[in-house]
Amino acid sequence: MQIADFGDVRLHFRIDGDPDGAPVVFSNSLGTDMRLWDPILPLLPKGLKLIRYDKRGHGLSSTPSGPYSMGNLVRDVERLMDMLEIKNSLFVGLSIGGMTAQGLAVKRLDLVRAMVISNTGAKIGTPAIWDERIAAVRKNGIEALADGVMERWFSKAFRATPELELWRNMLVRTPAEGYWGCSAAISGTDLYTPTSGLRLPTLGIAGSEDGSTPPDLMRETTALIPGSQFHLIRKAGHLPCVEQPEEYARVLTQFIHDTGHL
Ligand SMILES: O=C(O)CC1=CCC(=O)O1
Repeated sequence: MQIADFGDVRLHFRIDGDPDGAPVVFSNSLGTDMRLWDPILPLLPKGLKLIRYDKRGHGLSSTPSGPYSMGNLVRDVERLMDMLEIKNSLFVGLSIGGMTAQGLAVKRLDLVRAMVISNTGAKIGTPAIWDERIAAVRKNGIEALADGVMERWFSKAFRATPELELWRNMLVRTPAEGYWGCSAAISGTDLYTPTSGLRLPTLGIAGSEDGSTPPDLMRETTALIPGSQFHLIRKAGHLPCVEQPEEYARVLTQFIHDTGHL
């Protein structure tokens, strides 16, 4: 457990694996913390330096006053990577983390040599949808929308398992201001033009039952980057690294090898 103090925000981060290994940075989704990656980390090959962090307003990081912008989220991980002297990473971002990946690659290609954009989009939803969600969370808290979120995060089969409660707990224990602050960042983000200009090895991953960022959005976003690969994980919703960790880790491992990262 480590903390990086950048003045306006303190980020909780953690490094696993080989301290001298090839860096892989993970950025998680709205309403989750770095434990999102727990199911896949033990399945990845040795020789990787695995860097995780809780974005602002999530997990054990601090919660600055909202709203936040995508610029804030990109700047946070940029500062973390500069502090840790990590360059040429393979950056894995899921949902808002996938937007952060795109934004970071646009701004600092020296930090990202290849990226996995998972269950995300160049643009997610519409400002009207996000404004409604922000207002609802500010008025009633996260609990009031948690069941709806679970339906988008997970397939019906997974929702019938006892593990659902753990992920629901993670969501509802997210600070409300962190949640709506990051929702505002998503609302204000449209990366279609900047992402179209990116030229780096990219893998897009979608979940067949993703109710937040459906496969077609993922296909469209991945196709913005020439030469990119796309993989659809079946029997999974918005968090396929949780529902289908073996397949997620296998596809990620293949990409790590394909890109010569290991
Ligand atoms: O809550 C959702 O709908 C899922 C989600 C959208 C953006 C993100 O990071 O998570």
